[in-house]
Amino acid sequence: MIVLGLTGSIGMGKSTTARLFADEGVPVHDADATVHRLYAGEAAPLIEAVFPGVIRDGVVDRRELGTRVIGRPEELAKLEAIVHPLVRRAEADFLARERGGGRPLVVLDVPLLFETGRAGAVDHVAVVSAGEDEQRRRVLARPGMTEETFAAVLARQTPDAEKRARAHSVIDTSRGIEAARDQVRALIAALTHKG
Ligand SMILES: CC(C)(COP(=O)(O)OP(=O)(O)OC[C@H]1O[C@@H](n2cnc3c(N)ncnc32)[C@H](O)[C@@H]1O)[C@@H](O)C(=O)NCCC(=O)NCCS
Ligand SMILES: Nc1ncnc2c1ncn2[C@@H]1O[C@H](COP(=O)(O)OP(=O)(O)OP(=O)(O)O)[C@@H](O)[C@H]1O
Repeated sequence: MIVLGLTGSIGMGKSTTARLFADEGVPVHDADATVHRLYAGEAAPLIEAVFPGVIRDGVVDRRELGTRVIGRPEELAKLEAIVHPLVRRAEADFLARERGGGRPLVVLDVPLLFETGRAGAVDHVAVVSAGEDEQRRRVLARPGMTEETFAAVLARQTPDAEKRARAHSVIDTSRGIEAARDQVRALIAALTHKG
């Protein structure tokens, strides 16, 4: 079973591309979705203990948490120390389940694959990119996003050019969904020796 690590910087199209793999029947583990689940469950009391007042109706309020950690590296590090081990456990459980399933290929969607030093822990690294101008347009179009927040997130991420240089393959999302789908299909075929 080949484990493909799918990654990419903010707004480059990683979640959209992960769905394209799922559309092709490839099992995908989504780290962001795991974080959402954890914030409504077992991580909530752990986070409240370090960041009092961030829970609303039993669930971590991401907007509020974001104001406490984005642009504050020491605070973000405290959050990551809680969240990342739980996400890794969920990924390990996913891989253990899939290893018995006979699938040729699975995807780990990991936003911080390079930043957390895990690019060497997967068989193939695919980086999603759209170029920095398109990235900026997409991110600044999000409600509530500011130049300052964008800059603070980027400062915590390995630069896109470095990600592309270190990846085994690059998926370009700047040319629309169908062009990205073609690239995903070609990559699946290449990795599973089909087509
Ligand atoms: C700070 C939080 C609350 C903001 O939530 P929000 O819903 O507004 O944004 P979202 O999660 O969609 O992230 C937006 C962008 O920031 C990036 N980002 C998120 N966390 C981090 C981080 N720790 N380091 C660098 N970039 C990050 C994401 O990759 C994405 O590109 C949230 O990102 C969070 O809880 N982060 C810590 C957990 C984490 O590291 N998650 C990402 C990998 S699993
Ligand atoms: N192949 C594509 N063609 C056109 N638009 C795309 C493509 N992929 C993604 N987009 C658009 O880019 C934006 C960001 O995509 P997406 O949410 O998948 O990015 P992301 O990298 O997961 O973001 P983040 O890291 O911030 O969570 C969305 O508006 C999405 O519709």
